[in-house]
Amino acid sequence: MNSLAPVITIDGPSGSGKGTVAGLLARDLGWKLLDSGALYRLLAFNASNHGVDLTNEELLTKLAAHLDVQFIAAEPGKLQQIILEGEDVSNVIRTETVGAGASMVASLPAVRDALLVRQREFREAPGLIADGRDMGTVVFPDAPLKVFLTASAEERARRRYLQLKGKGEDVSLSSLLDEIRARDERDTQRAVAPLKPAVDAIQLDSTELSIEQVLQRIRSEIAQRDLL
Ligand SMILES: Nc1ncnc2c1ncn2[C@@H]1O[C@H](COP(=O)(O)OP(=O)(O)O)[C@@H](O)[C@H]1O
Ligand SMILES: Nc1ccn([C@H]2C[C@H](O)[C@@H](COP(=O)(O)OP(=O)(O)O)O2)c(=O)n1
Repeated sequence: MNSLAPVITIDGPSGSGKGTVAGLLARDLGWKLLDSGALYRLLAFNASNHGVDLTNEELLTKLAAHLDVQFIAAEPGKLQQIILEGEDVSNVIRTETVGAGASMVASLPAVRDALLVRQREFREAPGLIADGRDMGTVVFPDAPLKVFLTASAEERARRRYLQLKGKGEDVSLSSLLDEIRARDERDTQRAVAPLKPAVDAIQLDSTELSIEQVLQRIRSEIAQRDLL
């Protein structure tokens, strides 16, 4: 780990565009990428496969400490690959069911502790783009640029609907909106590392912005700092 490598954090609720924007920025800058939500998704997915209840803090913490996972950097135009216990799970962990499970295990303090060091190990030269819920508040509080990306719940549900439909999944817009609201509630109300903007975060509402416009805003924030 290089503790001096700069970090750009992108936090925000489900469907605000964090993952997309983080992936594109990491590719453009040639920086490392931490999709922290994937770690919570992997844990929920792995626990379900091993028959571990998603409220069993002790067992989940052990699983979290021993997650056998590899992140393989994206080739141009592709998403990064996520390998769990030797199997490519990049797609299967993206369902709303796994997302809801991730949000449940993420509310357990010992689980978050077990994943903290692992997340900080992603910090490497020349820099890291980290997306999640507590990247700017807890994991990388010294990050020189913190973005809090939001959008209305309706717009986020619409985006998720189009995304999942595009993958051929049979989804309903109204249940996605319900699920997004339930996840927002759990993620913002939990006692440990709740979803909230860091005091020094730039807040960006992407409801009316295209992905390119969001990227432009972030690039201009990067240009105002001595990060590259
Ligand atoms: N500003 C935007 N305008 C329109 N669609 C967007 C925007 N940002 C992201 N999307 C789309 O919304 C979906 C969810 O984005 P994603 O990056 O997965 O969000 P998050 O990581 O915050 O959950 C993706 O299909 C993505 O292409
Ligand atoms: N840093 C993080 C990242 C995710 N989580 C939890 C809370 C989220 O609802 C789930 C899933 O996160 P993920 O970023 O993959 O989900 P979305 O793509 O935003 O729908 O994990 C967290 O508590 N802390």
